[in-house]
Amino acid sequence: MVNNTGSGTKLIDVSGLQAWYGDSHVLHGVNLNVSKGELVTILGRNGAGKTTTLRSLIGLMSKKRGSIKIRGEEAIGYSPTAIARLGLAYCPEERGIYKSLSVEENLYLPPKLRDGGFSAEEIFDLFPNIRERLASRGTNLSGGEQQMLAIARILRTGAEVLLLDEPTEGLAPVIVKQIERAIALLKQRGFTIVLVEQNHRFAQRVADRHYVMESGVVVDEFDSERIKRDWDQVTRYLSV
Ligand SMILES: Nc1ncnc2c1ncn2[C@@H]1O[C@H](COP(=O)(O)OP(=O)(O)OP(=O)(O)O)[C@@H](O)[C@H]1O
Repeated sequence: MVNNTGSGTKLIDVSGLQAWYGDSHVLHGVNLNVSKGELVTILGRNGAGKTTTLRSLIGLMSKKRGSIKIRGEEAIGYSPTAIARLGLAYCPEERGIYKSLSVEENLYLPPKLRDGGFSAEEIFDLFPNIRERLASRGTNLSGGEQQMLAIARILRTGAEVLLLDEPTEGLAPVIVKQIERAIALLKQRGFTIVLVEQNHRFAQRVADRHYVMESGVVVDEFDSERIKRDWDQVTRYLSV
């Protein structure tokens, strides 16, 4: 099991996090931390607890224990709204695009919670496809367009910390490249990003650090040098 290392106040500092769905105990003491401006991935096989960790961070798991500090402030008991006001936003694996609404309506649906959110122009610079598709219904979007819209939508709210759950899932390589470019630009702009990924090649290309989860705990941590050296170990962790 990995313990928190490093010094100073982390933007996110999770220790001993446990979580349950009803009576089902799925997180058994997760330890991880993320510094401001870092891009960290959480890797692991299906069912390891990656999504549940993101859901806990954003206040969506009602039954949990342990500590989730955000900029040093204990937030384990905070509501999703209180967490959003601290600048965290979650982009779920299923993307959550309303199919009966237009792209424009989807984009402007979430309220702005903090200053500094992206303007429409900044969003269109990042994802030019969205400008072209503003009047289209959610039903008419490709998977890649839905993913771009899902990320764009949270950028408007003023979030500084993006929790992205499998943004490349089911997308063609050319679209994965577009998502990769957008994520790299967001990192350059100073966003802090926590990325859950099954596509570990993609994760390796974009991230500063990687946590590996198994059975509800973090079992290993790789920096960008170690992941290149120890690729066989990563593959062993993730192979079924
Ligand atoms: N709504 C739910 N109710 C009950 N159990 C759940 C629920 N969602 C997930 N689980 C269980 O919790 C455990 C962790 O699931 P989680 O979705 O966090 O894993 P994951 O690592 O994100 O995997 P995946 O890539 O499959 O989403 C799994 O055993 C899963 O079956």
